[in-house]
Amino acid sequence: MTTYNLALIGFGGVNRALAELIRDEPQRFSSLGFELRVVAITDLAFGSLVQGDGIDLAAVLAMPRGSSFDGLPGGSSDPRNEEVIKNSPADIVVEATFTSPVDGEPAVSHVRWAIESGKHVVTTNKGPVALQGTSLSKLAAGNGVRFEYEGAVMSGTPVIRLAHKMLGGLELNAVQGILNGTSNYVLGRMEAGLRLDEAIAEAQNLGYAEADPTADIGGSDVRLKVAILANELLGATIHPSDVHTTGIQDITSDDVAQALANGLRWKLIGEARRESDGRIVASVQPIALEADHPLAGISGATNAVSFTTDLLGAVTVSGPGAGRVETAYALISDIIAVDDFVKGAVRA
Ligand SMILES: NC(=O)c1ccc[n+]([C@@H]2O[C@H](COP(=O)([O-])OP(=O)(O)OC[C@H]3O[C@@H](n4cnc5c(N)ncnc54)[C@H](O)[C@@H]3O)[C@@H](O)[C@H]2O)c1
Ligand SMILES: N[C@@H](CCO)C(=O)O
Repeated sequence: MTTYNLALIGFGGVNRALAELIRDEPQRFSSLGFELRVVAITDLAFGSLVQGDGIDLAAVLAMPRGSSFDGLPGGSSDPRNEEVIKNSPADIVVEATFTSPVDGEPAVSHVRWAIESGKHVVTTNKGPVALQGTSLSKLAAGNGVRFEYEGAVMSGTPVIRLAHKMLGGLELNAVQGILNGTSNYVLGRMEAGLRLDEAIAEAQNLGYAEADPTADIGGSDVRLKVAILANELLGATIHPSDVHTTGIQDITSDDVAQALANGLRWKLIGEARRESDGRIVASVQPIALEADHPLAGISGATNAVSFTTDLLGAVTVSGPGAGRVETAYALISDIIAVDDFVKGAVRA
């Protein structure tokens, strides 16, 4: 059985959920033909920990936030990301630190250090993918390793790989969808009578929101996802700043109630479309949808994306768009892709 050594960069909601699955459900991985061993963890709150024989996950998961890895063998109170990424005995670096919608840092550097030291990278962080995806993928190919990021769009719901693998023979001309779990959850809770701030607090407790939830509410999270989908699936070369973006911050409880009374539902819609002259235009904006619109019924943290194709018309995928365990699954699907690459396998 192959064993992959993992370095977890960021030990927040998503990477902790992955660590819990590795601790509690080893059979899930052995049935896939490999086992996972965590040999390094870094986090701003805890510092860094490197133990080549495998970290005792039950012990570190039991450590309260505010405690430090300092004092443990291989532990330090500093995150020491660069040293850990470059020098730990990891095969796969699992990047799940904060997303920066501005320059993608420090995650871009984390990914680059990993690739340049011959390690595969799996990440749920949208920043490096939206802002440096093409150059990092090229760097990975040149170094003979994989850079996988299924969780950057729609959490664990397969979108990027599914479109590449299953829609490959089609011409894709547009993608449109609900691509942020927090804002969709918040709009639904406002329909139920909560204030915007109360609904955001609930989404934070449920692990849906970004560390700074203005990214969810102001639309910059969806802007990154639209740029990723446009570049990956429509062959565009757009920067997130090319995506005209309006969030839901100005939608009031009255707007929501008024819309409901008129049979409409406010949704934050991200879209990228190929124009007849070949240009890709992309936007993020709140739209009050008619109740019979296919996206009007997408509720809670569920997301949906509709691909406009030449031979099939609209093909729509929906599923969880946020959540700790749901996003940890995206990392598992990326690790499966790494395993396929390492073994030269094509999984059915
Ligand atoms: N939670 C979700 O539903 C979800 C879904 C898809 C994608 N994502 C993305 O996955 C990533 C992780 O999400 P999360 O929910 O676990 O976030 P989180 O805020 O719970 O955890 C992030 C962790 O990273 C640590 N961190 C931040 N900067 C660091 C640095 N420079 N070095 C070391 N540690 C650092 C923080 O201390 C924190 O513990 C984010 O980029 C997020 O956008 C999250
Ligand atoms: N904060 C994001 C996480 C998934 O990218 C959301 O709510 O959709």
